Amino acid sequence: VDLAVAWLGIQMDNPLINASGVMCRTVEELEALRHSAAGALITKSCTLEPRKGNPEPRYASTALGSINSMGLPNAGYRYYLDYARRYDHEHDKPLLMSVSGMSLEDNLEMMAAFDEAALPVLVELNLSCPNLPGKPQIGYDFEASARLLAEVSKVYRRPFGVKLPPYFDPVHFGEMADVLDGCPSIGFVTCINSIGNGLVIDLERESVVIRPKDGLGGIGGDYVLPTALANVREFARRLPGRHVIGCGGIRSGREAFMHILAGATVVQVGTCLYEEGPACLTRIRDELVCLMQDKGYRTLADFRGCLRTL
Ligand SMILES: O=C(O)c1[nH]c(=O)[nH]c(=O)c1I
Repeated sequence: VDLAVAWLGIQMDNPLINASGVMCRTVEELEALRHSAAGALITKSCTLEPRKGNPEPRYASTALGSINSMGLPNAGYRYYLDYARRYDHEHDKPLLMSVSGMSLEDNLEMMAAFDEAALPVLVELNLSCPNLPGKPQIGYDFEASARLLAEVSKVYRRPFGVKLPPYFDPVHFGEMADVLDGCPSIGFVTCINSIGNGLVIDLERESVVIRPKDGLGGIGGDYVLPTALANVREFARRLPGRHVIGCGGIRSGREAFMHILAGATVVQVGTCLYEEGPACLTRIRDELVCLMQDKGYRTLADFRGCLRTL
């Protein structure tokens, strides 16, 4: 079995990446990922200036996944750009960078800086942070998304990707696909970010489990797998020339296989990585190999996007 994937000019020896935000905020965390079984790594979404993020507790795990309202805590884009400048891109696994500016101007300033740096990284522009009090998710505003992508394409002259929120209506899949179709710079879309503004209740304490936003937070884990698979399949269908990165509900080789069957080129692991640590990437990779062997597939291309309908 061969797990190798080549896409948008990068080579990965397996299709597993951490989900942005998980185990990737500090150099120490990024180095642990670099030494893990991950086929590539992505940095925490960054803003123009460092941010402390929301008050704690701001993450909680549940039997079926997680809820988080981190509030974009990060060391500021210069920190991650510095890590990327020192990174051994030629010999090491690919590095992706997530950008999530607090305003159009901030996004343009950061993207111009990344363009200037001209590093062989892939940028994932986050259109879907659900946890900034008072700020809507750009990805749910189709005009604002189109404007942002048009402006970014002027200052960042290479292919980049976007991190999308989950959509729940075929009309919205179509509207966002039209926006992305109209932006030739988009080389990939990552589906999905957490399902925004869920509420987890602790029955014993009769209380919410995270402090920000009176307990509202992005939901990840088993809860989101069907929604993630639907978004992967619908955007892969609608954007044939672009790559889809599958994210949401992956905790074993089985869900990784499902995401690729639905059309994902590669996949990201979030909640499971947060809960289990980087060893889960070795486990998931090996489980995927076994599943492919059992099914008689040699490469990911043998089954990618081949989900049967009835
Ligand atoms: O609260 C966060 O930092 C956060 N949390 C998420 O679940 N998704 C995101 O894109 C972000 I930027």
